[in-house]
Parts: sequence; C-alpha cells; structure tokens
Amino acid sequence: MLKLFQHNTPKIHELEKASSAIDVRELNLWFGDKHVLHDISMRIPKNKVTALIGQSGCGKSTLLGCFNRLNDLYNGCKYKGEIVIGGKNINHAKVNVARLRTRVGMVFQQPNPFPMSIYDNVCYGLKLQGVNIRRHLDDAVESALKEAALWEEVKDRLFESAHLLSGGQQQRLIIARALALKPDILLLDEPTSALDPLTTLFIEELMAELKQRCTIVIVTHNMQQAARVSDYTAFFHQGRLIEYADSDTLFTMPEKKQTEDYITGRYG
Ligand SMILES: Nc1ncnc2c1ncn2[C@@H]1O[C@H](COP(=O)(O)OP(=O)(O)OP(=O)(O)O)[C@@H](O)[C@H]1O
Repeated sequence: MLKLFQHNTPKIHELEKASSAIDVRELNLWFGDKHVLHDISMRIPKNKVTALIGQSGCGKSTLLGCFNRLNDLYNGCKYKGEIVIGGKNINHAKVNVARLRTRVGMVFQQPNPFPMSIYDNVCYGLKLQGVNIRRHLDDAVESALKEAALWEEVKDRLFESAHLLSGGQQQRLIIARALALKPDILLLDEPTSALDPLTTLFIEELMAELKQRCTIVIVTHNMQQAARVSDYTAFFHQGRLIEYADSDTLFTMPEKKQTEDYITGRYG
C-alpha cells in the first residue's frame, strides 16, 4: 500500500468520546421518496483526516453535506437523527446555519473562486461577518494564504483576478478562503479530482499540515489517496455504512467482503 505519511493512528474503538469532532447518531436522509442515507452512526475524530469512500451514488457527498446543512438547499430533502458538533445537535431547527458554515468549511471538486481579486476572495467571508479594519483583513489574508501554502506564490499579486491562477493555485485559494474563517472542520469533496498528479500531491501534503489545526473529512474516489492521506476511512454502499476503521486496517485487513471487493477494484 502506498503511504506518504506516518499515521500512528489509534484503532477506532480506542478513541475517547471526547475526541470526536462530529458525532453522527442514527442519521437517515431522504430526497423526496428516495431514502439515500440509512441509519448512519459514526464518530469522526478531532484533528484527524477521515475519508469517505464507496461507489458513485452511495451517498458520500450527501453525508458530507449533512455536516454543514448543505442539503437544506434542496427542496424535498428531509432527515432524521442527530449530528453533534461542538456539543450541539446541528440538525436542530434553531441552529444558526450561517454560523455553522463558518465553523464547518467546505471545498468542492472544481475550484470556484469568485470573480474578484485573490485578496478579496480570501477575506470575502470575514467582510460578510463585518470585519472591515484593513490591518485585520491584511493579517487574516496573509495567515490564511500561508496556511494554504499559497502565500509565496501570490504575495506580489494579491490584487490580481483570482481567475488568473492555475487550477491547483485556485484550489489552494479556496482552501485559504475557508481557513480565513478559522473553521474547526474542513469538508473536502473530491478536492483533487480536477488537478494534475503533482498538484494533487501538494494538496495532500497540505492536508497533513492542516489537520494539526482542524478536523478534515474528505470524499475521494481515489483509493491510493484515501490510504495516503487519511487516518480513518469509512466505506459506504447504497447509503449504508459498511465498515469504518483506521485506514491501515481498512486497506490491509478489511473485515467485510464487500469492503475488500471495493478496495481491490472488484466492483465500483
Ligand atoms: N439534490 C438531490 N436531489 C435528489 N437526489 C439527489 C440529490 N443529491 C443526490 N441525490 C441522490 O442521492 C444519492 C447519493 O448521491 P451522492 O451525490 O451523495 O453520492 P456520492 O456517493 O457522493 O456519488 P459520487 O461519488 O458520484 O459523487 C444518489 O442516488 C443521487 O442521485
């Protein structure tokens, strides 16, 4: 198995409850009549990278979107069950969803910078929050771009359009935009599938750095990537959680035949 990073990861059952960043309890989700997620219960550990894997359509992105209530945007979506983040059930009707989304940032497959400068992209969320002191914005932009390993490449062109950056730079800019809000959790939905192999490695190394300061949940179709970057991996099939373990165990000694068939490419 290809490994970039040393994981040194405790087995899933050894994790203390206190170390969970996200605690999913009996989550079910429907789009209209279609039952998409079935009785999902799992604890996602703090300051680790957790990968969600499984065949196309098994519900990975939908589950990821549950962690910042993204599915609320779709008519006909309903869900039952709890998702506890920071001690609160985020599925509760009274949760402030805008605030939740600043604590739980999200990065999609296609980099989607706003049509504005690099600087304005990074501080967009902060300005929405009412931060308008120039020195504070400058500091936040510099620090987020440094965390996203982009500062050295853009420090002399902060006021150029973000659309002039390469695909890999744009994806790091989107990560910087999320980091500027100091999220506790970063959700990455196939963040490298539109990028070349070298840029992909660069972003993977960045994840290893970022988990020091926030919890990362990544959806990926790339088994090597999941094995390289994640501490824990959850395998889904048709909306059900089939197996969840530390990545070393899941990729070398899966318990379930279905998991083995998937990771060895026998289906999916
Ligand atoms: N907004 C929506 N409205 C209706 N059905 C949806 C919606 N979003 C997703 N679905 C359905 O829910 C199921 C799970 O989709 P989801 O995108 O979560 O799967 P996935 O595992 O992330 O797939 P992929 O790997 O192809 O991205 C699919 O059957 C999909 O068609």
